[in-house]
Amino acid sequence: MNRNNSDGFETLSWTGAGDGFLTLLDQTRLPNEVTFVNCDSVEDVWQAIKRLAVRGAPAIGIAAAYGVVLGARDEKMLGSGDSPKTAEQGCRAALAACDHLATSRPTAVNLFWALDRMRGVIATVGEEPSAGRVAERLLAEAVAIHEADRAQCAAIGRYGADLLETLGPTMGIVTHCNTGMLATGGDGTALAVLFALNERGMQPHVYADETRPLLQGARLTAWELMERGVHVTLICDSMAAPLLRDGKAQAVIVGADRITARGDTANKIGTYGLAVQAKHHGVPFYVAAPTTTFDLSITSGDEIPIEQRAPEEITEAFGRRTAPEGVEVDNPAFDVTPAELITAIITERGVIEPVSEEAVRAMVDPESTQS
Ligand SMILES: CSC[C@@H](O)[C@@H](O)C(=O)COP(=O)(O)O
Repeated sequence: MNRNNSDGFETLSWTGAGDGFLTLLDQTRLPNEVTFVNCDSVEDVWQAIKRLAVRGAPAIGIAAAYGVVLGARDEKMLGSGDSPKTAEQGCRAALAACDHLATSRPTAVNLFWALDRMRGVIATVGEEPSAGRVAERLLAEAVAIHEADRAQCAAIGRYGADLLETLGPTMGIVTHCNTGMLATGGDGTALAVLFALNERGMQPHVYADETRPLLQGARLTAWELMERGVHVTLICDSMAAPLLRDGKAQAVIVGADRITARGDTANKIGTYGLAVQAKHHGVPFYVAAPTTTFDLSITSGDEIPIEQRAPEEITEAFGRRTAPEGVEVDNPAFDVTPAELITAIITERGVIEPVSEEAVRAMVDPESTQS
């Protein structure tokens, strides 16, 4: 397998200064090939997000931030065929890049959070001497977002491991989708907790749902856990219920794409079913996510926009058609787990338990709750 650095791989990396380019580990090719795709236009980044070459809520936000840097020098963003040269042109092009990248995927709020951060910088750089300098300033912000996410993952890992350690030394843990190094700028969210437990010698036994229909669990989570020496058993999604009934797992832990002010959580389709099963069997259900995944502007999970994806993701498999031509298909990429089913939410600032609107606001936006 190719690797681009000695301690593993970089999910996202930037080469050069403001005139550099973004490199993404192409997640559509895993686990069979570790290959990288270079992006040097806004459209390259938009396509990479759309086709899930880069995926996972925090990683989408980081990729989009770097995409805005590319935007400041992308002639397609001005609509006139001219390359941005002045700071005014660079800012205009970067703003157009923000608008375009915001249309790539609708559910993960980290995308919109990161684009808002980039818009904040664009609003302050109009006095720079050139579009090139605007790109430099935007790059500094994108790198800051990337670095902060890395630190947030590490803190989530520590808080989560402190919490799950209390479950005892024999630990079966079910997880869904992929929430690790591939989904973030660091070690992950839910998987960061499992990596931290493993490093503490707790030897968690992870049951990874394959995660229909795009198999992020089978292709990505199983691969990451094996790479890091964590004991993993791959299961099909419908295996989780009997596994929980038989007492083989003491906890379920998942990531999130958007969490509302009351704690309702959108995550990969299948998460809600897993939470219902955990509740039925008396198994704690944990969500791990950075505060950048919270959307305090909405309260109910009903308000979260859910991405619909192409029918072919369900009607085709193994390179061939697996459902009758013309069949009606419903393929939402995410579902919403109501706060009532969530035992605790693990963030980089600490653990929200029990989950309530008051507790969420106090953790995510403490200033708004201080009277
Ligand atoms: C740390 S990432 C958490 C979520 O983004 C993850 O569980 C998930 O649902 C990803 O969905 P995807 O469609 O693969 O982007």
